[in-house]
Amino acid sequence: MFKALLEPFRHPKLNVGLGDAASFGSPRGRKPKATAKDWSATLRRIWSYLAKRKAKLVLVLVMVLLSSGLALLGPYLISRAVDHYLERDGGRTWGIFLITLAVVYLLNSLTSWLQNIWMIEIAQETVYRMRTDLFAHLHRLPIPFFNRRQQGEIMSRLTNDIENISSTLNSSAIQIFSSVLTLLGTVGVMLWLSPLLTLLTFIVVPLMILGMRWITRRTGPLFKERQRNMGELNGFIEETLSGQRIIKAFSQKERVISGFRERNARIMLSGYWAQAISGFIPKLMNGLNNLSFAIVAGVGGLLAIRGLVTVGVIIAFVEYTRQFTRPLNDLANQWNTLLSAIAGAERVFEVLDEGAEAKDEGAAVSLDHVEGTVKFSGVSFSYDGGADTLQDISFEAKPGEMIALVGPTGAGKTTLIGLLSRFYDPDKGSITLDGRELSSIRRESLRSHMAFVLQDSFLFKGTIRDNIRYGRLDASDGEVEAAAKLANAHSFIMRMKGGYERMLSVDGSGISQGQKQLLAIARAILANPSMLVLDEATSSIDTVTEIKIQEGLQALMKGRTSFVIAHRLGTIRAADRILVLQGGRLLQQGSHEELLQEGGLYSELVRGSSDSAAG
Ligand SMILES: Nc1ncnc2c1ncn2[C@@H]1O[C@H](COP(=O)(O)OP(=O)(O)OP(=O)(O)O)[C@@H](O)[C@H]1O
Repeated sequence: MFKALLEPFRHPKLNVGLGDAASFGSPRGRKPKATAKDWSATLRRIWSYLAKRKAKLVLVLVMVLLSSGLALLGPYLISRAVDHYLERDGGRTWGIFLITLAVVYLLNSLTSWLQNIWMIEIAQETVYRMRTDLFAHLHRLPIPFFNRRQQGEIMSRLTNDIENISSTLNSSAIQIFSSVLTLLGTVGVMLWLSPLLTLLTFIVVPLMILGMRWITRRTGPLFKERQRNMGELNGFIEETLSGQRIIKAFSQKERVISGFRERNARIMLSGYWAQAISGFIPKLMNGLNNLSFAIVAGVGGLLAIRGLVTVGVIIAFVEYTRQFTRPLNDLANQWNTLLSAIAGAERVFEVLDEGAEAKDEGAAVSLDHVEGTVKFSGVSFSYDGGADTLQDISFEAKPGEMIALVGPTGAGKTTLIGLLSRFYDPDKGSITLDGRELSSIRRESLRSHMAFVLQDSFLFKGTIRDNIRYGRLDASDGEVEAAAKLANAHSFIMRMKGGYERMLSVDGSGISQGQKQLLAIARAILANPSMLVLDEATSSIDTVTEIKIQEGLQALMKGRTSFVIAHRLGTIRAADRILVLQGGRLLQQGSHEELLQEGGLYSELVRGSSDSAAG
């Protein structure tokens, strides 16, 4: 029936175990493999986090030892009571026995409780450190990493995967350890009491081990795949939520929902198979447990009749047989959680292993002051080592100059800015700032002297004041307002309910595109950088706002070396130099008049834009 239920979602590639999901390290569709080597490496890394709380861990271990020991003592005491107190001493010391047994079980509960809360403390701290490391590392990763991945997929590692590790460390890890201990202890006591009965109990062990192995070999990759599917689904959700407007505008709702259904079905299938197969473990254990129970009871009874074992030993054995299979059962139950935690940890470590943005050179310096002379000499760059995206680019920008970048779409304007900001490094040639190679300047220092006003200026959830202050966190309220006035943003802010204290929702929805730009300009003015990058807005903004933005930009650019990615040629006539790019090559450079006289692509673009304006 379940199969029938899934049928509508089945995709030709949708065979469980043959993941079609996008993955980090592996190409789409590669079968996930979990080898013992991967696992031990992952466990070692988890251990490196746990080891930071060694002292507490030792305490936990002591508690585990005590509680396991006490758990073993119970049946032994009962056996002694049956054989000794009841048979030989006629029950006179029955009261003492009862009190001893009560103390043993009470202590057992106390030590279990202590081990539990201390382990939770260690687990929460460990997960806190992992999450912080992951987040901090994400912020050190180079831009190409983010170019290749969906945000939601990355988010999933910070949330789902870490959560899986957390729940395992909270309870399963210690339970597994305690189960192993109880198991070994039980076997030891059983051997001591009666090697023959122990051997009989063990008849089922090879079957248990074989069964467990068979099952976990199948479930390991499935759990890994489920985590990956979950990550993919999160990526899809994030993408479709942020692209809501486009989805609605192009009436793609049905397609998106069916895309979601397909991914969701993949999670359902991998989750179903992982749980269904691993859910068989406890059943198998139970069945085999009952079998060994029957063997011990039957054969033990025969042995007792012949006087080879006492009744007390048989009672203890029946209890130990249960105690022996209980940790095995627990192990089997915890196995699922452990498997999904290992799968989660692997995905967390995968990101942690991603190379961070190349470290600054050892001798790299921080700059206190920047004049703003930027020089590109014979710069070439390609994104993937293939054809050059930028080819042999040379130009110079003097302090305070406005440099406009023009050219058809895909010409390489954004890439050039990416090199200037050191999101990428050139393959050939050199870029200098005030005569210093960019690579010899610390990235953070370089970027602290730059400000960006982009087409889609990002605003955070917070007040308007906080959003402007993002440019310089120690700016006073007066400085924030002065920057807003220079940017021409003050008057619209004051007209809004709440003024500077008005809360903006996520990404500034609730204010217009033009107003967003004015806030971004105010933010950049407050940052007071020596260099500016402006990506001129292409979206249609009303003329009044556009004039305001232009005035704000003029105020912002004054005295700063500015790079303007210009989409409307009318606004760059005032540029000191215009760089005309096409297909990654710098075709022309000069002032508006010089370029017009020269003819070529620039005059064609100007003619084209005035034609379209006329049209
Ligand atoms: N992350 C990337 N990985 C690979 N190729 C890229 C990447 N970003 C851009 N490109 C390619 O590099 C070329 C230049 O792109 P770039 O974004 O610099 O152009 P642009 O002039 O800014 O275009 P537009 O005016 O449309 O913004 C294009 O062919 C583009 O497809």
